Amino acid sequence: MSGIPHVLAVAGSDPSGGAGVQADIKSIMACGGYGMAALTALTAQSTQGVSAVHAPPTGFLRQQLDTLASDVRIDAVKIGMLGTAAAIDTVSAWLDALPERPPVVLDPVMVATSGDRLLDPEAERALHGLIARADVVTPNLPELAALVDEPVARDWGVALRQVRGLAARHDVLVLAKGGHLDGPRCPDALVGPDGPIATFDDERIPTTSTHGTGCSLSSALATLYARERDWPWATRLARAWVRRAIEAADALDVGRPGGHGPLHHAHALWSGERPPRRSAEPDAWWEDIAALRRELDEVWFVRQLADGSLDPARFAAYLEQDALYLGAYARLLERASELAPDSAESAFWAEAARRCVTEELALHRSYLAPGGADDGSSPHAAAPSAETAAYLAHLERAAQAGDHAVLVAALLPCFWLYQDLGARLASVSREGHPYAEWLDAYGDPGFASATAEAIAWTRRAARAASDDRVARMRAAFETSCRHELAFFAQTGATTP
Ligand SMILES: Nc1ncnc2c1ncn2[C@@H]1O[C@H](COP(=O)(O)OP(=O)(O)O)[C@@H](O)[C@H]1O
Ligand SMILES: Cc1ncc(COP(=O)(O)O)c(N)n1
Repeated sequence: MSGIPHVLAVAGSDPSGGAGVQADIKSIMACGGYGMAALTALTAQSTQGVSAVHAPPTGFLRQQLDTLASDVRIDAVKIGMLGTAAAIDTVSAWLDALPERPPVVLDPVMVATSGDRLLDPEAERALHGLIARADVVTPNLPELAALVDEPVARDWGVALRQVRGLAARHDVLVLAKGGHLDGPRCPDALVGPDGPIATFDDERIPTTSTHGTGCSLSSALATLYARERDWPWATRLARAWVRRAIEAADALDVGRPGGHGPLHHAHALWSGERPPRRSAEPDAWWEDIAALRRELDEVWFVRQLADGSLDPARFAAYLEQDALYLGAYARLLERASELAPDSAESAFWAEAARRCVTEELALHRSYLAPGGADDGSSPHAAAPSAETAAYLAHLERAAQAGDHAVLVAALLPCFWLYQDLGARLASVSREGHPYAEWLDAYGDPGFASATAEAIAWTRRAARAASDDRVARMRAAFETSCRHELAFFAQTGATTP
């Protein structure tokens, strides 16, 4: 599918705008889709609860669906409240009649957050027929319990077992949601018949504004799957988006105290972000350079550095080049600080530049001139190697273009690849290891948190950037990664 996905919500109306098709349309739009809705039921509802449900005849539901499908391309379907067994059977029959079935996300709505029933008890059995036609089912814990005919899971292990049973029974993916657990965590897991294919574990957000979380998540998931064609990534993006909409929810101030307020569906958009995209996630860039990272682990220099067998002269040759590199890198971090869009980010890159000089370069000096006076003089006499010069030229070009987002993406690998290597080498025995101090510096928790922050600022820039700009960020990131690899590899290729 190219362009804007057309996403159909088959669900009930919530006049308060927090759940049902109102939440679906808002979520679909915020996630980059064109939203449509066929109504299964009308509710009289507020943040305090549901006072009445009115269901139109199922023949009319079928007519809505047929009229729409005869005209509009449907790239994904989200199914929410159905209300009765007759509505479930109507939707199942419509799906079966389609010449080609689009991806289907089924949120098996049974009970509202307020505790009110939204599905006839006798319809629960009929739901199994529809589950078998879905690609992903997203029950909350009470709905899951009803579907597997067991008590509601109170711990996550039990929930995962129940979910796997449901996934195996219908050969579908099931998104287990931890919103109804007690405790400080809010885990979710996307589970197939063979077990979890993606797991998530985040802190619970302290708020009662959770009316419509399930509706919003499932619509976001359908939309993002239509764009990305990858369930684990669509889930990841949808969850991250929903979480931020929950975090910002209380600002909407909808409804009297004591109820459940809605999520802030427009929060990310109003903060200047584009709809969620895998391409704009640094974690996706990192995933996509997995082969390069494996190659880096195999570099002779890295292996000998890890086991301590590296010839000191070769280590010194590496440090000489690295000291040259770091001097220039610190100036480029300062440039990122100048270009940063606000003072918090500017302060981060300025501090990173300072630490680069005072900590990393100082460490190099201590190796190159052990016991020598740290008089600030250059620890190296060497000229830049071809590899060092090429890497720096790439970074300089990014800086000269004056595009903050592209520059930070280019600067990121020098944090991330070192931090990743440092964390993995943290388990190496330090007993008499000649390079222990070097290993410690990059395995240090302070360096890990600086790296996490550098990733977060880059992510913020990417999420706000146009597709073209994201492509330039990603290219700058990947090119820097290739230069990192060449940089590590160079010392093995030359005789010190
Ligand atoms: N307080 C919260 N903090 C963070 N995430 C939450 C919170 N409540 C629900 N979620 C998330 O919202 C989504 C919907 O979950 P849940 O509330 O279990 O479903 P439902 O709305 O269908 O009852 C899940 O991704 C869940 O982890
Ligand atoms: C029309 C309609 N559909 C679904 C829900 C479930 O909402 P929640 O996500 O809060 O469980 C609802 N309250 N109203």
